[in-house]
Amino acid sequence: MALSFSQACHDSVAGLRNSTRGVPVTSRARSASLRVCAAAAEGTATIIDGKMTAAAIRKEIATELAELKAKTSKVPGLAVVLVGNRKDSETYVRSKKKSCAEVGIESFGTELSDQATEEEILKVVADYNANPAVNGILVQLPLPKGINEQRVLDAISLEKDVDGFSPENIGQLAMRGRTPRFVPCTPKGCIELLERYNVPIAGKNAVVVGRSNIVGLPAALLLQNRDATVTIVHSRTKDAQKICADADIVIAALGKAEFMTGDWIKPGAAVIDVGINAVDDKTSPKGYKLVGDVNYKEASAKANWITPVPGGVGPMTICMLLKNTLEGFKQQNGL
Ligand SMILES: NC(=O)C1=CN([C@@H]2O[C@H](COP(=O)(O)OP(=O)(O)OC[C@H]3O[C@@H](n4cnc5c(N)ncnc54)[C@H](OP(=O)(O)O)[C@@H]3O)[C@@H](O)[C@H]2O)C=CC1
Ligand SMILES: Nc1nc(=O)c2c([nH]1)NC[C@@H]1CN(c3ccc(C(=O)N[C@@H](CCC(=O)O)C(=O)O)cc3)C=[N+]21
Ligand SMILES: [Mg+2]
Repeated sequence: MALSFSQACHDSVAGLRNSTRGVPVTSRARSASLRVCAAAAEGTATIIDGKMTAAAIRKEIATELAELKAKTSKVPGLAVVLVGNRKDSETYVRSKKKSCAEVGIESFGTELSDQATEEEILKVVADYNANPAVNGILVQLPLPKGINEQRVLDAISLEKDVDGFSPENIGQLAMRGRTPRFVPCTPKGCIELLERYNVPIAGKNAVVVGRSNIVGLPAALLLQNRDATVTIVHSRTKDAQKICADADIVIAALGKAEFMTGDWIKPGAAVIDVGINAVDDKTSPKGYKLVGDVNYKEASAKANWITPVPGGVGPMTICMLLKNTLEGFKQQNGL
């Protein structure tokens, strides 16, 4: 065990030195990583810092955007459609607007009551489809009961589908040799974290827990595209724990608080925890705290890399949305 940890530390520090694209190249991060490696010998994982990585990527986006603005006198626009008054959705939408402002994306937003009809929602989407200042459209999910989610999502024009949820887009993602217009934000953020922390993917066993259209399925496709050997585990899978315990990379997206305990994790694995679950916490002023789908304490004692919740995949999702909006702007303006 000690040997494999020290080998991993060596690899990871070498990777940082060679890295040309990521956050971890700064000397501060490098020395932080060396400190982390000292801890790893005692069985503590390198914490994959999604908050810091997202902040660094936002800088990259802001720089590119400023250059394009100087050239075209235009800025990208993102429209977010929020229906109803779910507290969590309101939080995400606020956070998206704030991030847009930070990088220089113009945000558009429409908020409808939970009584809105499907036709009203479709009208909002149609107006954004027709608005040339809007390069990306996101309809916040879930929509209120009684609304046909699929019908609303299908109304978003393919050019502006920055969530990347359309069947056309998922099809492109699944087929070899094809390039999707937009890679779905959460899975794209997971891969970006693995790559920026130099976690090897090709030839590794990767297990994705969950098969939703928005997280599990596209995450599995992205890993497969990077030559991992991918297994998808879902609620009907037999021996899910045993399958996970053989994984070099685990992406957890099942939506159950701290469900995956230490015995689900292979020593030395990379654990990407997508889950966002609110659990009661009397000691917090809000009365709740957020936890992932993985038992962080137990898993971090076995893994070599792990994402925290909060501060892991969540901030990356929003950051990838900004990136996709910039991408859409470039595509739509022939840049
Ligand atoms: N950090 C972020 O940016 C984001 C976080 N999330 C979070 O990620 C989690 C997953 O979200 P989402 O994909 O939308 O969830 P869904 O509820 O749509 O899908 C959950 C998946 O997990 C599977 N599953 C459920 N229980 C088990 C189990 N015991 N063992 C194995 N598989 C199981 C389900 O199987 P089956 O198909 O058989 O029902 C399903 O495929 C949630 O916590 C959500 O809040 C979501 C989006 C973005
Ligand atoms: N059309 C659509 N696209 C989405 O991408 C989409 C969606 N609908 N519906 C809901 C899920 C969930 N999701 C999150 C985004 C950011 C955080 C995030 O930033 N989380 C912070 C904590 C935020 C907090 O404190 O509440 C963190 O993990 O650090 C979490 C979850 C996007 N989703
Ligand atoms: Mg769902």
